[in-house]
Amino acid sequence: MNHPRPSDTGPVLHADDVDVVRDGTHLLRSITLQVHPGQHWALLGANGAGKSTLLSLLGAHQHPTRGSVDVLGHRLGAVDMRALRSLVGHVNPRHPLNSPLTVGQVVLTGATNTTELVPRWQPTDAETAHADRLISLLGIADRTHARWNTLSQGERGRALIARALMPAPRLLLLDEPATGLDLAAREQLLTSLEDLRTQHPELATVLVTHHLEELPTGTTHAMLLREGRCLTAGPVEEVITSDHISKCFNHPVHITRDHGRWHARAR
Ligand SMILES: Nc1ncnc2c1ncn2[C@@H]1O[C@H](COP(=O)(O)OP(=O)(O)OP(=O)(O)O)[C@@H](O)[C@H]1O
Repeated sequence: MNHPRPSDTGPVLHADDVDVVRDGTHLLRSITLQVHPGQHWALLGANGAGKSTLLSLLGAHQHPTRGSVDVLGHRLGAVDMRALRSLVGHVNPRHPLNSPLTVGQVVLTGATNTTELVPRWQPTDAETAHADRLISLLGIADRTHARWNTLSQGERGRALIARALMPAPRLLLLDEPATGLDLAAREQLLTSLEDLRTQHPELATVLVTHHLEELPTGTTHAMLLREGRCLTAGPVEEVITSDHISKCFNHPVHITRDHGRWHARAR
């Protein structure tokens, strides 16, 4: 097995004609997706459409049953998956942290790719400075010394994005980052994501959601999934239309876009 290094050229992600079958059930069928540096993809679909399954392939957590997936230029199946995972920023809102680390410490665990602080590990001055920069970028500098168990869900979400960015990944995967956030927290999170994209123009992101209102304005591309199949994919203005979204969610909706954000209401 090769020990992977991030490839500097070519697409960040390339899934080619991928099927995933588990326990005899097709979870994904014939999915093809290419993500390039600087692109910001949304994966949209109803409950059970296959979004998390696709994200788990892109984050090197699962192999496809058929077809190929290249993550940062490395083919799943021909590379050490654990090492490859460490090159990808993955934000999981169900982060399994149990100890009362501070925001600063949680973000530093991104450098070791662990949930807890590694005993006897000491961050370098450069790592500490990088963590502080990311905490500021995500707008939670005033919470640096606050403990995880005292944070609001919105603050936790932003701390986890800062944590995922510690190894300066070229790819950031966001699994429903706005779930459970109130209006203000959701808007703060989206502003943080927009700032992040402006400050790191080469970063590619893939964001999973059910809700169009949770898409940041910088979203460039979208894929709509329905029952494990791709309904349509491509530039966001071509994909997010009333017709496509109605088909995707099997319900007639009317989509509007205002100041770069999307809204859906039943027709
Ligand atoms: N190991 C498995 N074996 C069989 N079916 C599975 C397995 N894992 C997931 N599924 C099913 O695959 C389908 C797709 O699941 P997935 O979690 O990818 O959907 P999703 O679009 O992320 O849904 P949600 O929006 O509800 O999170 C679901 O019907 C789920 O029950």
